[in-house]
Amino acid sequence: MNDFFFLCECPLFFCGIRYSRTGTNTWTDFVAGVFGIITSSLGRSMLPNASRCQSRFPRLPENAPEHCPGTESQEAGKVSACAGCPNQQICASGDTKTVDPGIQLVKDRLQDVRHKILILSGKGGVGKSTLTALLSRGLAHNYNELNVAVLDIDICGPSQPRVLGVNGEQVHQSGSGWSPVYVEDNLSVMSIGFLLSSPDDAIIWRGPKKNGMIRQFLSEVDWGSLDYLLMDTPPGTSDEHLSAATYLAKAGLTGAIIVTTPQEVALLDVRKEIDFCKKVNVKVLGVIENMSTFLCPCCQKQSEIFPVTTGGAQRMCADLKVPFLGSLPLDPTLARCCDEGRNYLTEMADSTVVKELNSIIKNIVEACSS
Ligand SMILES: Nc1ncnc2c1ncn2[C@@H]1O[C@H](COP(=O)(O)OP(=O)(O)OP(=O)(O)O)[C@@H](O)[C@H]1O
Repeated sequence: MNDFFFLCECPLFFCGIRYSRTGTNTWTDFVAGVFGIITSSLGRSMLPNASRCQSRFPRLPENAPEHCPGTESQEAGKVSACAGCPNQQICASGDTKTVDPGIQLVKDRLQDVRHKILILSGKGGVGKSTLTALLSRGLAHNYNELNVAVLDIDICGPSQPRVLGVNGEQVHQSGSGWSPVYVEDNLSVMSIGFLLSSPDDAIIWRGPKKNGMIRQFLSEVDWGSLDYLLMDTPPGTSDEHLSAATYLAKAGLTGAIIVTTPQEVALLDVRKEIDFCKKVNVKVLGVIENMSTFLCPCCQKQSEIFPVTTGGAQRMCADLKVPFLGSLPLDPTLARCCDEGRNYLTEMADSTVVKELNSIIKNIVEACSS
């Protein structure tokens, strides 16, 4: 019965399309078109299991990249949309029944990590690395019973070793994996920056190699037991994000924090970032607006630098129904501290930036436990 409807619905449905697309229609085209559309809907509605029809078309994995040809397609793993997808090699080999063993390795390795958080931004240079470092230092300082770590998966532009003041340190490998570098007793960091012979070395890698590195970072670093793992990512939604979201899906990704400036040009890309999170099932813990105002180091007066033409991040969060975590001013002393790897939180403990930062940290802790 179902096969009967499937066989008759296809040609008739296409007759209908032909009728609606051509300008020179005859009455037979019209009748065939109407009949085709009715039969098509009737056939589908009478199927006891509508998903049977679906199974005739290529199936898409849950975290499929845009334009994924589907795991059962002849093109699987071979088209440009597959570049950088963690499943590319498996799809190209034709063995789509095998799940990437890295997913289980990541799950096992991170089972003692309570909260795994991606730090994202639509645009580059909005302060994502600065905030990753500040938040990790703040969490480790304000809650000194907690263990905090930073994983720098901004593979082509790793900046955590410098910002956290551990540039030039070496990572060591032991039987239980790579040991991260310790910034404080309860704050550690791992970055590809530690593996480069010179900080000026350029990393020019295609998607699959970046994917391999992220898999190694997620499955081979011996973090011990952690309360918070903050992952600094490159800007946008590229290979690194897709790999991280795929590998962390089974390990239990807590969510993502998105960093932006108040400018509409940055907010536009944040909307795309939020859409990316929805598509790959990553919870948005909230948005932080950085460089909201300029904090004069002489008189401490705050003034607006970036034009807030559309109401800034707070308004965007209300529109998109995502939490707004808070905002930080632009402070030249903060930029200097980050460049020199100094701890701004202890050096400027009474500053407006630290007060605002502490409120953001409180909101993040609440968002993670809700
Ligand atoms: N609130 C702030 N006050 C002063 N300077 C800041 C602030 N936030 C970030 N900066 C400075 O802005 C520059 C860019 O910041 P950062 O490297 O953190 O951006 P990013 O979004 O991680 O960039 P990329 O996308 O290239 O990785 C750095 O020099 C940093 O010190």
